[in-house]
Amino acid sequence: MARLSAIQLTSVPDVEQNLRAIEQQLANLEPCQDHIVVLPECCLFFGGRDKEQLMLAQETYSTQRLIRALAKLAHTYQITLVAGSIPLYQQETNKFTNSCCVFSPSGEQLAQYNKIHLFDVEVQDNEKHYLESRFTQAGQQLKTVVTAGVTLGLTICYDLRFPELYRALAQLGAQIITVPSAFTKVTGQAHWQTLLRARAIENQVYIVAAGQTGTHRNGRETWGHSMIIDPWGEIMTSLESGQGSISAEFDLEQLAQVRQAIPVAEHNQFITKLKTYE
Ligand SMILES: O=C(O)CNC(=O)[C@H](CS)NC(=O)CCC(=O)C(=O)O
Repeated sequence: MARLSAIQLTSVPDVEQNLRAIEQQLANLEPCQDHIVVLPECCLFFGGRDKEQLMLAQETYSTQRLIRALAKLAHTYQITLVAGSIPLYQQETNKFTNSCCVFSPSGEQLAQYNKIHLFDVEVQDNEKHYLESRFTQAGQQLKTVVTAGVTLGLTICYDLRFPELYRALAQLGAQIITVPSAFTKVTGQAHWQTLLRARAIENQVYIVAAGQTGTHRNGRETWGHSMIIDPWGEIMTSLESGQGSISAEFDLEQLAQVRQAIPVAEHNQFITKLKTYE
């Protein structure tokens, strides 16, 4: 049975430093079979100016380097690595996609999910206006990936507020939904845990949420509180603040029991067809 881990980071605008921080956390994890490890959103570059992220993405060489470095970590530590997100340049729009890349234990890239919902909102914090769409291009495709004997559904951060996406991933067979994030401290305090538990309960899936935490180079504060939640909505483990990792076991029997006892997928009268995505 698979083991699930989430790594919590205070990432900086320096790829090498972030890689070292990630490797340090991976080295601390107990080696095991079928290990799925989730990193936060923007795990290789965060807390600088948005423009710097675009510049990083524009260098073909650096994009290849980012992907190779993540693939190598998956291979070295023999894990499925759900590499939170990195910026991937898109020539047509001169923007990047905020992309979650998944690597197998043999270092092969299994999937890429581009964040669908962009964070263009007002928040009562130092930053006040978030305009992710300024340099980011929205994704348009749902992504599930089969690895370590389970089906993962991929989402990123602000996607968490859109239950339809989670429902669609569950309909596509997701048993675990990953939520790499950089939630703001203000909105995280108000909504993070409630939204995560709701998505787990209503879709009867495991949720693995890995967050950025603390104060970043540009003064931005993120909420942390990484957590792994079971299909009953129970928080199995969580990490309030600071860098570190949490782990829990995926239990297929519990998943089946919850789904059998309360068969919401069968009872649902409002299932929408997923034709546009198939
Ligand atoms: O821009 C970057 O550098 C990386 N991307 C992020 O930090 C993104 C977009 S600004 N953050 C979120 O989606 C927070 C969502 C959130 O906090 C909420 O839904 O309340």
